[in-house]
Amino acid sequence: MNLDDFSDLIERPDGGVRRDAEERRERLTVPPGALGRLDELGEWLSAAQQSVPVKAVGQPRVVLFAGDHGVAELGVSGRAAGSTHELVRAALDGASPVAVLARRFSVPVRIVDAGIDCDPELLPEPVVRHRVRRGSGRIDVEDALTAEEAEQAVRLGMAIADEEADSGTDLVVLGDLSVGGTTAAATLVAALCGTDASVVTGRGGAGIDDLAWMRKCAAIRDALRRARPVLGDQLELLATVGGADLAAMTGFLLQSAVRRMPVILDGVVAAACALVAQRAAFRAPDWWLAGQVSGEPAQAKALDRMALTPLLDHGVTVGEGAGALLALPLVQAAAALAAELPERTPVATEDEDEAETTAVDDVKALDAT
Ligand SMILES: O=C(O)c1ccc[n+]([C@@H]2O[C@H](COP(=O)([O-])O)[C@@H](O)[C@H]2O)c1
Ligand SMILES: Cc1cc2nc[nH]c2cc1C
Repeated sequence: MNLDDFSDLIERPDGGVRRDAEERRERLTVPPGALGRLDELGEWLSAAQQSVPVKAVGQPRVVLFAGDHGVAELGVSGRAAGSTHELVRAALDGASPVAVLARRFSVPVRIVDAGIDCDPELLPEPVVRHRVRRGSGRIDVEDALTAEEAEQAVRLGMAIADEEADSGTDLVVLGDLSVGGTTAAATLVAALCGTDASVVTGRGGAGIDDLAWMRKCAAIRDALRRARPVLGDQLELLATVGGADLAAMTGFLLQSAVRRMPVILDGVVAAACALVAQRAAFRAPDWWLAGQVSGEPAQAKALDRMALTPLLDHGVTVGEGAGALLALPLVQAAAALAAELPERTPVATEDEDEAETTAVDDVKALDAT
């Protein structure tokens, strides 16, 4: 398997449709620019859907990839190593931010165990069914995955994307549940951007003190040394310093773009996977939105490289898809405005070619009668 093969399979959102959407926007009675970024959001969605007017986002879904990371044993996370199953449990029980928001917005949440380190009996079968391995390797000293596991994980993500697209999901909010995951994600971003560990090291999920930050920075520095020789091969990179959940998420992102299914990216893990996917298929980021600023410096770096501007910045640093889910109503609002605002009414004039008049002309026409 070579991720570069996706390059030929991923198309751009339809440029012609986008121009049609822009022209429709010009015919609305709302002044140009008065809807700010919601205009371009609606036009982007139109192009992704190949539809003017844009269709409502009616079947969105939260997809969370879950896995543990061996590197968490070093004390680089505010959570205990191997405790991802607790995050999963809280989400399933409706007791975490993403679960509360999903309930409020009536969006189903799908959790996919790619590499959680727990007894599979602890979690429901539909969640653990896809597990590639139990926890990913300690990336500062060993590979996260074997080559076979990396391929299996990517194929898992692709299969989930196909399942979603086939069942009519029209937009995915993509997040992670991954203790130690921000360390792996930061390593991928630093490796692909050629930057130093200190530039990408953040405070992660549960917030870490200065000593833990230094341990995290050192772990990323060591993992980066292991990443450099395999930079040319994205699958090998994921096996060396990624993890089962990150490889699955990368496969998910690539196949979602193949299937023309738009995705809102949540935090640094989704952003890092998106960057890996971009290296394989440069058109892929055209299918994604950045939901929000997650607070991790590596996220900002990755999004900047892909020219994606986060929709929101409210200091929500909890991860697990919650930040991106907050942006969903904004996307739905943009779609509703683009679809439902009326166009200026054409007024019959002597010259039928100029039947479409401006709002000002409408008023003049009324005055004249
Ligand atoms: O993605 C982010 O930027 C992000 C920021 C803060 C927290 N998180 C969440 O925290 C977990 C990973 O954090 P850590 O410190 O264990 O690497 C994982 O479950 C993420 O969803 C993620
Ligand atoms: C305008 C626009 C351009 C994009 N490119 C990739 N995702 C995008 C999302 C929007 C909204």
